[in-house]
Amino acid sequence: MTEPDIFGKTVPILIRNVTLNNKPAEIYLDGTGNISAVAEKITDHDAEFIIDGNGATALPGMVNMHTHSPMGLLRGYSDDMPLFEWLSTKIWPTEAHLTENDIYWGAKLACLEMIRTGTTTFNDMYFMMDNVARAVDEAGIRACLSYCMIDGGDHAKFESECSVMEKTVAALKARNNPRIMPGVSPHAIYTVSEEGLRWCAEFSRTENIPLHIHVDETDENPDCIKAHGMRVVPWLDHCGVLSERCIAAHCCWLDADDIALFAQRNVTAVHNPVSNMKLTVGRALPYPEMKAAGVNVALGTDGASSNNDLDMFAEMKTAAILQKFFWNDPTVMPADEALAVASRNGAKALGLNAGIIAPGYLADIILVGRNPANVPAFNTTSNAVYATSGLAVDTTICNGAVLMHEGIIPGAEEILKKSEEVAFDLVRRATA
Ligand SMILES: C[C@H]1O[C@@H](n2cnc3c(N)ncnc32)[C@H](O)[C@@H]1O
Ligand SMILES: [Zn+2]
Repeated sequence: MTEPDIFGKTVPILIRNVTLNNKPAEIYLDGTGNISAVAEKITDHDAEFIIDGNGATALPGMVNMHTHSPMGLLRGYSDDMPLFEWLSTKIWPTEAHLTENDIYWGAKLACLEMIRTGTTTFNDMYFMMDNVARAVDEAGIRACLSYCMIDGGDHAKFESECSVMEKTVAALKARNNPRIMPGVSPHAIYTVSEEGLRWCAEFSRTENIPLHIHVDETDENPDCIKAHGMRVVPWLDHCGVLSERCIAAHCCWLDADDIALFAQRNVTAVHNPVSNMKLTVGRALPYPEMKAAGVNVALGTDGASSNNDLDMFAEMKTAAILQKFFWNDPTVMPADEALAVASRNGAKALGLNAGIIAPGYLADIILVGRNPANVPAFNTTSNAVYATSGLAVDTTICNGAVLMHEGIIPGAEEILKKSEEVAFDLVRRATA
């Protein structure tokens, strides 16, 4: 039985009887939010709670590096369309009706789904982000939150967007919550002007915070060459966007020169295989070439209206099998790389000491209980990547606090009920 007091507190916790990297292990969290010991047996401890894994597999919490958390409200609202038609006829007209309350409940639903499926950190791009921050704060998860700038080449809009961006970053910083990091997000080159891109790049540099942008999801190069005389990646570089703070989602259409520039500037590329296949963007992120060039590649689900879930286990498996299939080579992205792409590579891009279960790392840990899809345990990483659904996660710990145990997340029912009501009401208003 779950002790009700176990939830939400960063206190000393001993995790017993788990398998870590195919070996029996115990893990001690000393109540600071960090992992303080990993050993076969830990006897010297002051644990307030002991979690018996009953043979569960311990994994680092998943790091979802590209999503739009409130978009869960539009899950299943509009499917089976091409990207631009989907955005311009269905998504953007509905988003025009979003209220702060909608954003809050949409983000609550996303946090619930992520905790349920083993994600402990997400990198989010959306609007009215202080409402997302409130949801993140309450849920106990970790996130980098960015306001999405869209100026459409209009100078007056550019100025008002900059002001919203500054206010958002200031509000997120004022929360003083170590789990909440601010970022900046120019949406994409086709929605943000040169002055917008330049301003975001400079703001990200002076604030020293991540810059999160959509890059080459569909082939943006022909239009970019027509408008600016160069491909998308050199254009972004020309605008000052490419740096070690840059987190570029999708990156399906990068060529060898683009990849070399990403490597030189230390940009992180985020693979979004499910969304890319569903929207049929035409090409898979060139992972083999990126790996050879030393580009940091992370993983994301994209929003739950193009995925349609936030399960990073499904995403890991899809990434690994899409990469093999698209590049016609079964040795591409083996299981241990898929797990790194889904956890520590994202953590690294956000400057977090996470994604690895070892002393000194953040206590962001998940447990996958024994279930029919992880027996036999010849290789727990293989089982995690190729056989496990996120719903098989039964314990999620973030910053040393238990957010889910034995599949239980306090308050889950209310979130399901409220977010369902809010979603139907949003669509009713938007289609009235
Ligand atoms: C943050 C902004 O990005 C939009 N958005 C959601 N999914 C995608 C996608 N696959 N490509 C581009 N933009 C997207 C959201 O609908 C919102 O307008
Ligand atoms: Zn996106």
